[in-house]
Amino acid sequence: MTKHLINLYDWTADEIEALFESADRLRSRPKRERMLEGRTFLLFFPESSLRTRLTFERGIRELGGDCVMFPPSTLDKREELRDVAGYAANWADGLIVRHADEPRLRELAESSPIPVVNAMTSLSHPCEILADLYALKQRRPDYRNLIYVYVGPMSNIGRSWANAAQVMNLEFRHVCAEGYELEPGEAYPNDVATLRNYNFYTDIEQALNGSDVILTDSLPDDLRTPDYAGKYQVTAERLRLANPGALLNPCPPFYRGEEVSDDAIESEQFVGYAFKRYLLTVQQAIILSLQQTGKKEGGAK
Ligand SMILES: NC(=O)NCCC[C@H](N)C(=O)O
Repeated sequence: MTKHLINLYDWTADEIEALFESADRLRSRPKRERMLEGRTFLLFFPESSLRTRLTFERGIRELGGDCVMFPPSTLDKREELRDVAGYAANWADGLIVRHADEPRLRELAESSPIPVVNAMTSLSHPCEILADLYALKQRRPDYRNLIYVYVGPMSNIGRSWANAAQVMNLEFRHVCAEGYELEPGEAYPNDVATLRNYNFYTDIEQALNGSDVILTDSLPDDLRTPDYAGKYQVTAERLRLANPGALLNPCPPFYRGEEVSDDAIESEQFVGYAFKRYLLTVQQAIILSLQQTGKKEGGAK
């Protein structure tokens, strides 16, 4: 059966650990083999996309594969997605898609004979969080026993961290103003009440106290206010409440003076740039793992 990466909750902890082993193997080979020789990937990204697109494109080419670029609107035509995928499978080996509409991406995956990778929707961003977890594992082999705090209103990044917390059994704290709790079913198909590891806080000091990994995402317009910053901006002073060695990993693009202060970014706890170093390798590992499981068996009909 063709396997896809649409949301982290479709994968098991064992599959994620196996993915990390595959990333280790890739990094241990100074000269990458041309493991994707003869394979072509269709990449659907907006013009303005930077990091994810660059790392997918370079990662595929580094392994000998080819990429063809399309804007995401290519998937918004009247043609049914199963037909788009059915034809594409004649000439392509995978679809890597950034598209706001996650249900539509899932619909594409359900009928696609070739693997589909979610390169960000408005609900989730699994590749980014897998790369961050892998980076974290390099520094903290005990990464599954740490306390994670996501500061801010829920976003695709926040939800994917909540998904990762479920799948990997991580202790996950979410802090924001009242009313910003995860909604039932928003981050996981089951009711939020059944989320094993989700705890909502309104007091940032309390949430940061004793934590190990601090996460943020850029803020929506209505929260770019002095009032929000006063209550929830991650500052160097607030970071001192976290455990010694705690790491600050704001999701790019981050904005100093909004969700994070300048002194927090300048602090030794900031690991943002370093963490993204592994994005390319982890995305290569994702593609390779899906190529192994899926294939247009017997060709398209
Ligand atoms: N590096 C990235 O791929 N950036 C993620 C941006 C997340 C942000 N919440 C967004 O939806 O634009």
